[in-house]
Amino acid sequence: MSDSADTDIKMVVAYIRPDKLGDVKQSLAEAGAPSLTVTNVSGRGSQPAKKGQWRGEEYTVDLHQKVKVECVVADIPAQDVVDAIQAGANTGEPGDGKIFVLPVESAHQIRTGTTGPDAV
Ligand SMILES: Nc1ncnc2c1ncn2[C@@H]1O[C@H](COP(=O)(O)OP(=O)(O)OP(=O)(O)O)[C@@H](O)[C@H]1O
Repeated sequence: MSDSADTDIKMVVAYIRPDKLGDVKQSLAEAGAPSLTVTNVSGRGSQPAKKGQWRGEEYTVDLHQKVKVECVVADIPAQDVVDAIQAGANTGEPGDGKIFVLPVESAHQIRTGTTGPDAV
């Protein structure tokens, strides 16, 4: 597989609200990118910290519960994946999250030994 073909593989990583995961999965499937990995994470962006009180003591929660969605694509444009995640995850409120697009150097299917875009 040539290097130029391999550079067409992209990973789209998104940090989204946990309660938007269902919508994001559905819009990704409709965009033709149903394969994904999901991880529960905590993180911080520009979403403000939350203040709480416990036994009279005030505390600050500056890490928010988010879901990380990873989607590697070769046969559909990464921008389509970005658009699908944005459509599924957007509420318009602070804390909706972020999407990043990364180049993927190579891909390998463990069962068959296939490499390159066909392995995605
Ligand atoms: N630069 C970054 N690097 C790594 N993770 C980030 C980054 N920015 C945001 N995140 C992740 O995305 C989550 C959601 O970010 P958040 O929505 O607060 O960002 P924002 O888009 O700056 O805020 P807002 O939606 O209020 O404009 C964070 O909790 C964090 O997990």
